[in-house]
Amino acid sequence: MPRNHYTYLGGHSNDQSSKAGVLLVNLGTPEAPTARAVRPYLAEFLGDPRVIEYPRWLWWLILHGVILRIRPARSAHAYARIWTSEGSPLRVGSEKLATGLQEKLGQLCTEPVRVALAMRYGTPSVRTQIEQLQRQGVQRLLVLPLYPQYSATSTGSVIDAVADTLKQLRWPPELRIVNDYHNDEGHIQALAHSIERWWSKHGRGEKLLLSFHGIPQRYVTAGDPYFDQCQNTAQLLRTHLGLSETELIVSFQSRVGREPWLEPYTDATVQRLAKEGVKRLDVACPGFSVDCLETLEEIAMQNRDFFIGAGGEDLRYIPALNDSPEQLSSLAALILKHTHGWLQPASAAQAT
Ligand SMILES: C=CC1=C(C)c2cc3[nH]c(cc4nc(cc5[nH]c(cc1n2)c(C)c5CCC(=O)O)C(CCC(=O)O)=C4C)c(C)c3C=C
Ligand SMILES: [Fe+2]
Ligand SMILES: [Fe+2]
Repeated sequence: MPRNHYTYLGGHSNDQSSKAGVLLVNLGTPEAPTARAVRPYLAEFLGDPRVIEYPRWLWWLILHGVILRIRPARSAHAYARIWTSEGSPLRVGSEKLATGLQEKLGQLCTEPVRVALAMRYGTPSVRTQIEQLQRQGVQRLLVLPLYPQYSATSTGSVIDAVADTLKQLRWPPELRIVNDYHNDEGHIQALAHSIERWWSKHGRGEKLLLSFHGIPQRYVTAGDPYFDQCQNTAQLLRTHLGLSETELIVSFQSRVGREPWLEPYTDATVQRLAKEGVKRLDVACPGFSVDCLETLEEIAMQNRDFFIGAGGEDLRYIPALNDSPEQLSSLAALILKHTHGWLQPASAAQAT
């Protein structure tokens, strides 16, 4: 598109009652659990310079010459193990979360607020969804990446996609972005309550492992705050659940490639714990707002097998917050906090 050619989508009004919109953004997922559908998804994801910080031409050769020939079939096999009749758990869960939040905000606010869901990779894209919101009259936009901890590889990349979209618009909406909510009190309480609720149903294991998605150590050395934010979330959960550093342990999963990623690795940790005599291990993944391949397959299936193979009796995966009442309340509160001045809470409207 030529530099001086901007898109005008209309929908703006010049009165004071400009509409607010919330764009939830999750990672994205393939269209089907097949190598054919996984390949373009991986090509877009792993072609993102925020995700792989490597000399471009060298990475392009490795990605197209090696990785995209091997990994799609392997990933498709993993996706097939968790695929549901409704589709990919990440997509289904994220859509339910968006619907739930739309309803919840409708109860909490008098003015209409539109909630939309975009995927960073695949569809619906950040661009389509922002354009759609603008057509619906949204002049004030809150972007909420569904990643509690900030990483340049996840949240940073969402910010890129938002910026790329806005710079094409003739009249971009007023913009706010939630960078992270790793230490948000409501979010920590939601996590603590949901873990306690799960324990009251299933009993407690001997230890609680929090497994976060890993990133290369190199990125943290370069200034990515992700590691510290994961440790902060874990420490706040220790306080809320009354657990010590040996009772609540942190590890990092999903390593790709050969360079060192954040440690300790989840697979090595569950095996170590089993060898040390832990029989019942509980695992939660607070870095994932919605259950997906990385939790349902990698933790609840693969790492469960590793744990049992190393002498453990059972590894029990505690589900993500998904569209639980705890998640809906805490995210709605977070949205209200970040849209202050934009929305009028229902109670305040009644009072006037
Ligand atoms: C190779 C680099 C990767 C980095 C860096 C990375 C960071 C990162 N990822 C998430 C969240 C998710 N990742 C998911 C899948 C997934 N991640 C990578 C690679 C990196 N992630 C790959 C190749 C895949 C695809 C599956 C596979 O082939 O193994 C998912 C699940 C998607 C789904 O469809 O269910 C999520 C969610 C975060 C939060 C993060 C940085 C902190
Ligand atoms: Fe607290
Ligand atoms: Fe990932």
